[in-house]
Amino acid sequence: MSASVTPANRNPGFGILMVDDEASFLRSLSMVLERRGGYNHLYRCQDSRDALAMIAREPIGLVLLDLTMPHVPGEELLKQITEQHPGVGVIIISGLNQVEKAVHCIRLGAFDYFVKTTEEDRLIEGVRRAVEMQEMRLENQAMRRKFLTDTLERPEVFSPIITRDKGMRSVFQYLESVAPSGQPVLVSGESGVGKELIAHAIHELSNRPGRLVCVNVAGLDDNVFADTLFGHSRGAFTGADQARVGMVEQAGEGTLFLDEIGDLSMASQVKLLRLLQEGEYYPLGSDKPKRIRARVVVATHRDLEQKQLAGEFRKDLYYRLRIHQVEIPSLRERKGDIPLLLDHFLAEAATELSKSKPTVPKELAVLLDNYSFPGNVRELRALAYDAMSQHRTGVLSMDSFRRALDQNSISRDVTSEPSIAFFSPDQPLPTLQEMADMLVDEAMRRSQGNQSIASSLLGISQPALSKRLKKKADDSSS
Ligand SMILES: Nc1ncnc2c1ncn2[C@@H]1O[C@H](COP(=O)(O)OP(=O)(O)OP(=O)(O)O)[C@@H](O)[C@H]1O
Repeated sequence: MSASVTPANRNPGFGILMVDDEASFLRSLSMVLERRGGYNHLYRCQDSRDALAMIAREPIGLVLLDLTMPHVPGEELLKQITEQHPGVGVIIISGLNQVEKAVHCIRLGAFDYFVKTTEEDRLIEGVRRAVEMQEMRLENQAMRRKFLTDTLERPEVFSPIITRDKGMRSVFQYLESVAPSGQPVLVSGESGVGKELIAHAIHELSNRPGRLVCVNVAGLDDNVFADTLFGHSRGAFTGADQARVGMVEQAGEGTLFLDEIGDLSMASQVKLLRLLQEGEYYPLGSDKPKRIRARVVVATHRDLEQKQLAGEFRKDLYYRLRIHQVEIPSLRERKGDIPLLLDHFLAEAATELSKSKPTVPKELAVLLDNYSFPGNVRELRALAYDAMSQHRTGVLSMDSFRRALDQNSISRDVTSEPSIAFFSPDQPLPTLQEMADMLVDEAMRRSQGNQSIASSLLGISQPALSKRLKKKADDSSS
């Protein structure tokens, strides 16, 4: 392995061992894997008797194995590898006249085979497939280990993400498992759930030497997309007085985070697919290809599967992106996080505004617990900052929360579809009075008996609610 390859920039995370008695073939195979595949975590073995010891010593995950070798022939070595190292994948590289034997090797457990004269494209595609399978297998193993022990190896990486939710913890465990892989990660979830924070965590976990470069691709037309990502050479178009490096190059060996990927135009989707598949791109106006060294992380609040089925998102790109996928739960699916986040944002806002942290009324937790937070954590953060900007001393006023939540409930009512089937067509309708009583009961239950909050939920004043409750109590006692 070359000295410039460090644990952080190894690609793939496990080693690829090439075993062949011909030094010249080992050299040319290494070159193809490096130049065409972008792989740098390579080991060569020219004496088949040393292969098993190398597999035991080095972190080998995939072996490219010649069939015809002195000492231990390839077929024999394959048997020993599958027996002693069942987790290591093997691809057979055979001569033209050995296809039958190569097929037999597949039955013995080899992943695939290629004849030595196979054109480079097919060979690289086969190795890529094997690498992806192997990465997924290793990640599954790591996931299983983590779930069984319920541990995080690097909890400090997640410290900016305030949560005590089990689902979020599983997301963190999953991210730790996929962090060493060079494959893309698709982060999905509603707007404001913290997808960008997750992208930062993925970058930190990966230990990659380069930067994290974030690009919001929503609304970029195809030319701007290509220019932003790939850069241009001087004179590439009118006004291009200077060459400019694109975001892909700025990310170096780090992470390129493409946000709002669900809004990418069809033309730009083709460019992104080519970048991920070939690992190569051309700056505008240049005919010299460059290689991407960064890992790609993408995020979207849209349902990509749905978009793909509707023909608005390329299927091949979708499959390429979702090799590793995490869904960040919405805030209403992890309501236990609301008090924690509120406390965090109030403290943050207090520091920023040079105020002392207020006492939070108990009713506020109940009020927020009953709200659906369409804007998720971003919305809660904005509410906390707004309340703090108006706060003077002592107990935090709930007014700004009430106002914002009422406002949101109204706009939600206006825009939402009146499609929910509340009533079964074969049942008699309840009377208005019965319905009103049911609503009042539900609001009182949700507000844990707090009339001020229940009245907000019902959209009536507190005295009006109080009057209704009194009447209800009188009716039932008479
Ligand atoms: N768990 C969390 N802990 C602390 N802050 C959070 C958390 N989740 C989100 N935030 C904060 O909420 C705001 C929105 O988060 P972020 O931009 O990561 O959301 P997003 O999912 O990427 O949104 P969009 O889809 O609109 O791009 C940011 O200020 C972020 O710091």
